[in-house]
Amino acid sequence: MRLHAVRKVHGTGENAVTALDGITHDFPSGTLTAIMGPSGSGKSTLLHCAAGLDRPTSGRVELAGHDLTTLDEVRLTKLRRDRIGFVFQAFNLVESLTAAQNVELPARFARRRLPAAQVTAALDAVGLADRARHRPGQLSGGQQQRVALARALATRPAVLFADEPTGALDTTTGRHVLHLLRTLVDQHGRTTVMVTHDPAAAAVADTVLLLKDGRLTESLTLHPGRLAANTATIAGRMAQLEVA
Ligand SMILES: Nc1ncnc2c1ncn2[C@@H]1O[C@H](COP(=O)(O)OP(=O)(O)OP(=O)(O)O)[C@@H](O)[C@H]1O
Repeated sequence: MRLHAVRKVHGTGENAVTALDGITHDFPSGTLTAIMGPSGSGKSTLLHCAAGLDRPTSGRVELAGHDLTTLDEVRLTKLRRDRIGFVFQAFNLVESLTAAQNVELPARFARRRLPAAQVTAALDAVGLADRARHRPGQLSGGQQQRVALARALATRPAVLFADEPTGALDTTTGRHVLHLLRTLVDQHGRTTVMVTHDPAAAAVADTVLLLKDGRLTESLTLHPGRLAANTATIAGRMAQLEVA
């Protein structure tokens, strides 16, 4: 995935807000990138533009060989469905369906059938093969987010987008989910982009992009596995950004 000179202005006239002010960045395949920055710095807008949920005002977004900014709505929807996975802070599982049915749901919406083996493999990858018949209400928060991860990955997307994936979880459970996310990136080479406010969450990434006022101020390369040192570095940079 590649962003080139992406600008996004929300609203018009006096109400216009420049949320992204010329973002250029390559996201190498098989890497985990965290996006951080103060409130209002443009993180969500960047994620939405990169994932084809929102259209940039100008610039290009290339994903899996397509320029998202030139696709019509029908093709964009198909690309999102087939090549992009999403995980949000709220797990967004359907309460009346089992874990396995939740994993199958996006494919059903697309009028496709996900082979049972692929559903099982997705649940197995997140360590929940034995919970396939459980409904969300019978699962812990961390388990529900793991089902959401399995659902996002079942279609083997080119890019996985995660928006505050541990925001609704306690610290320990959140760490488990992040560890799992890291493992999935490493084992399946799944390009992943995660927005987070938490330096300890961003510490599992390969790269942290720091945003301020819609601009990319720094791209930090982290040391794999050195979570405490990475967390301290990120927290320090964030503190500098907040006062700058
Ligand atoms: N739909 C919208 N209409 C008008 N302005 C918007 C809209 N969405 C976002 N903005 C503005 O664009 C800027 C960037 O917002 P964005 O939500 O991307 O920031 P963020 O870094 O994700 O913030 P937070 O950490 O608080 O979630 C902010 O000034 C925000 O007020």
